[in-house]
Amino acid sequence: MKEIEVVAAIIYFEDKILCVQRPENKLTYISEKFEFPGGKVENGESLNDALYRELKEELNFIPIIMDELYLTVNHQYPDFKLIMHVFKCLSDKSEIQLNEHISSQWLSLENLKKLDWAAADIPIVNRLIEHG
Ligand SMILES: Nc1nc2c([nH]c(=O)n2[C@@H]2O[C@H](COP(=O)(O)OP(=O)(O)OP(=O)(O)O)[C@@H](O)[C@H]2O)c(=O)[nH]1
Repeated sequence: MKEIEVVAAIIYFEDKILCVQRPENKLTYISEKFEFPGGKVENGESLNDALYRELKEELNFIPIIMDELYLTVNHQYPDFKLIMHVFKCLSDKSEIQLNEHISSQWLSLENLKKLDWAAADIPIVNRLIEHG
């Protein structure tokens, strides 16, 4: 089974977190789901470099602070295994540019569950709600 390694960012602006919606995809289980911005780690790239690159590509965004690793999620999707490293980071503004996603929302912790998240993101959302 194919395995992909991904990095993603929980971006805070004040007490809100950026949630972004994927475009339509032939894989229905990820199609139009909400996720945290990020993407695949390329060969030879560090996790940090991959995340900076992906945030710039997807949102034209440069974090003012990038935290240590928050969580690594292992999730088995029907067609591939996902290993996703998640980092918290801080923004000093709420304006972002959506280069790949179809919508975005800044939500406080208590509202995160209202979105239709990709299955791999559920443990991240739960941990955020329980422990911040
Ligand atoms: N970035 C990101 N990807 C996630 C999350 N949750 C989740 O299941 N994924 C999955 O991880 C994979 C990330 O790949 P991607 O397509 O975003 O990566 P990429 O930007 O490098 O894309 P590319 O292959 O078009 O260059 C997708 O299958 C996506 O559905 C998440 O919270 N953030």
